[in-house]
Amino acid sequence: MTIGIAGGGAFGTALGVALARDGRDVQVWARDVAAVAQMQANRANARLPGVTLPDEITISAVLDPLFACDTLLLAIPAQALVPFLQDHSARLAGKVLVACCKGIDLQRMTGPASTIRDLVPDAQAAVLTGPSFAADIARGLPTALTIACADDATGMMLQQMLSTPTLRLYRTTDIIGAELGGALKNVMAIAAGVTIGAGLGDSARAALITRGFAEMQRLVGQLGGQADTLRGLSGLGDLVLTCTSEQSRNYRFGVALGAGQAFDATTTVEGAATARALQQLALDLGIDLPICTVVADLTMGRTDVKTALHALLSRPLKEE
Ligand SMILES: NC(=O)C1=CN([C@@H]2O[C@H](COP(=O)(O)OP(=O)(O)OC[C@H]3O[C@@H](n4cnc5c(N)ncnc54)[C@H](OP(=O)(O)O)[C@@H]3O)[C@@H](O)[C@H]2O)C=CC1
Ligand SMILES: O=C(CO)COP(=O)(O)O
Repeated sequence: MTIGIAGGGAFGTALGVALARDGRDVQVWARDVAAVAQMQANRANARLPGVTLPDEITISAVLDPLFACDTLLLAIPAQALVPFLQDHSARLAGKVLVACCKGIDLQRMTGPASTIRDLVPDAQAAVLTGPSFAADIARGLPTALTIACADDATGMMLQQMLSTPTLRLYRTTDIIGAELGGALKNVMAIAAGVTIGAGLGDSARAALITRGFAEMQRLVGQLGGQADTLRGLSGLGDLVLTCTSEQSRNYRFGVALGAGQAFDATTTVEGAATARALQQLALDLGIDLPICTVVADLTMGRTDVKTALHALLSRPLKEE
């Protein structure tokens, strides 16, 4: 059975490499014809320097081979998921669709699995999330992820299909907790980066991560996710990784923001749009999400670091 991967960026390619190295046939689709030709010719992806693509990976800019697969990993950015699903809903019906992106859609205010369920109701939706940098996966470094699927039998099938000796999948049926953990940790990583970029120190970052986790718990509880899920790989695990590593694009974006420096606009930074979605969701639901709100305002240029910091530090003192 061939595993289909939509998206030839860092993560889609890294997953393909790990699976192919363990003997699976992998079909990658990427939209950029020139980039696909280059990947085919060089057996490499510029977004994963130093990694050779195994022979078991086939890459194409044509969609037909992708849609011939029964299980598809959707490794395109969160804001690209809706148009992709809308454009291809008929050909995606009946398939197992594993969202590999981390974010909340700005228009629909839904996480990736909920978006799949809404737009392709005949598909089985799952989420692959948790602490993992594409470069680490592609290098074969040990990595543990969460596979979330409401149908546990499908979840078990995916757990077997997508685990390798170095890529270890844990399973949950709490798809809401898993997708929200992945989306929210990117926003917190931007905020953690801001604290460091602005020179506020490691203690401030630790406080930020902890209060960010409290914010994550509040929202996940309200939206029907489980606290246990958030304490696992998809929540705490990914929060810690992304808020403390220079490998994270969200964190590096935050550092640049805090230091008042420019950042490459072509880099995928999921937390920026997700912060805006969460700011709106907080208003709609009447939930207090102060860090998400500040990150949304900062990334939109509606406030500066000094004012944002003051807004967070001048909140009423309360019990932890
Ligand atoms: N990189 C990582 O370490 C990890 C990433 N993730 C998640 O994976 C998702 C993808 O990230 P990543 O692969 O790193 O990002 P990249 O920027 O490396 O790649 C994104 C890929 O998506 C494609 N793409 C963008 N927009 C569209 C669209 N509208 N239709 C079709 N394809 C599109 C890009 O194509 P093009 O080049 O033509 O723009 C590119 O192939 C994100 O949600 C991220 O949070 C999760 C865990 C780890
Ligand atoms: O999700 C990731 C690690 O788990 C990757 O984080 P960035 O998108 O911030 O690079």
